[in-house]
Amino acid sequence: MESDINLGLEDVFIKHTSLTYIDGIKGILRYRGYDINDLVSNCSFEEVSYLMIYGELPNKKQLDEFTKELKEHYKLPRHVLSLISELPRDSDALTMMETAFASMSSGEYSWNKENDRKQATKILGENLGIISNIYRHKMGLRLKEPDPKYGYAEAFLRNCFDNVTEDEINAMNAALIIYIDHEVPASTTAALIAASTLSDMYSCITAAIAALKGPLHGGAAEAAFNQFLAIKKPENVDSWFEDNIVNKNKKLMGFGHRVYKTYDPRMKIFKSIAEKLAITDDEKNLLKIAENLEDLGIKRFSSKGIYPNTDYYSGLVFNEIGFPVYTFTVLFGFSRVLGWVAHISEYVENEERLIRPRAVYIGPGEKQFKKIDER
Ligand SMILES: CC(=O)SCCNC(=O)CCNC(=O)[C@H](O)C(C)(C)COP(=O)(O)OP(=O)(O)OC[C@H]1O[C@@H](n2cnc3c(N)ncnc32)[C@H](O)[C@@H]1OP(=O)(O)O
Ligand SMILES: O=C([O-])CC(=O)C(=O)O
Repeated sequence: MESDINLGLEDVFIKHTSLTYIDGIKGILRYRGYDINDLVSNCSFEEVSYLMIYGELPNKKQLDEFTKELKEHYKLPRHVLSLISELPRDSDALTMMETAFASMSSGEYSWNKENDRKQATKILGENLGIISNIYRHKMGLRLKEPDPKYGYAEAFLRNCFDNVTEDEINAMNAALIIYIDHEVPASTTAALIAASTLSDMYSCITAAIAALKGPLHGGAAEAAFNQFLAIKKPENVDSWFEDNIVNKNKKLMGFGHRVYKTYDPRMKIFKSIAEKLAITDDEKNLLKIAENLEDLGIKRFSSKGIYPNTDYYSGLVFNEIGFPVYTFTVLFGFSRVLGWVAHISEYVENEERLIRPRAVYIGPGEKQFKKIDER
């Protein structure tokens, strides 16, 4: 019976897609045919958003029109800001994101290409206000609307911080592009299950956020970074690894992947940004810890195809930009909203089917029913 189950749906194909291609053996990631390295080096988040939503990279005119439409949605409905501000400040950032998206659910939604593109752009604009204000609320700052004078990454950082540098804006733009999509991980699959019932877009995103939260998926960046903090100094790496990973037979967080059996190409980009932005002694110290731990992890696990994934160095980058550790997962979600929306639109527009798998029953056989006073 057990052989009928594909635990974890490993290597089960659940949809067709023209969005994202992964070669897990060679370590290649492409969005709509373009290598992730080319997109990160040359594009704004807005350009790649257009690519994901419309299928092609935009020309100048298309980008200007798209950016204008996007900026019209930076402003959030009033109830969303008051809802965020009513939540306890120590609520989990992902819980705040779930609440905001759930509160915008339209109840009914008519799925078709034209509506989906408009809705995707609207959601991207709103998302900027939601995530920056989650940060503001958690930091005890007054909530405020993003300034449409700026492009996406810059407007986001300026809505979080008083001062931002060019390097930080570029790093945020890169992080936003890197996390956009990754085919059908757990969170996207959760969104697809909701979409396959013809639920509305906001509800599908809420389902995805719930699945992103855990440390085996989006929560891994925080878990990886917490390892670096716990190690404290580069000279402690060897003993920490021996005591906490080898002797306890524990997983090294930020390592391993269901699809990649080599280096995750996104991890290499995050690593080079983390190196570039490491300026203070604390940042350099954390980077050195991460690099030493990476070497030990590779020595021990690479023969099993376990290598560092995208979440291993992303926390260092977010920390260098100025974000606290408890925001790392929500920053991942900030970017991934686009991937979720692109996948669910593609799924419903192509009329793929209700997702309804089966479970192998292993409970008792038929039992004689007894009324409550006979039990
Ligand atoms: C953006 C992202 O979501 S990327 C993933 C982020 N998650 C993490 O970094 C958390 C740590 N990594 C993991 O837990 C896993 O590698 C996952 C969840 C990412 C992938 O899991 P799966 O494909 O289900 O692999 P599974 O957990 O079954 O592991 C297979 C084997 O590799 C080992 N393994 C997997 N990951 C690790 C790791 N990080 N450290 C040490 N060993 C590991 C397992 O112990 C298992 O060993 P065994 O066969 O001897 O029992
Ligand atoms: O593909 C996965 O399973 C997880 C991942 O790397 C992502 O969602 O970015």
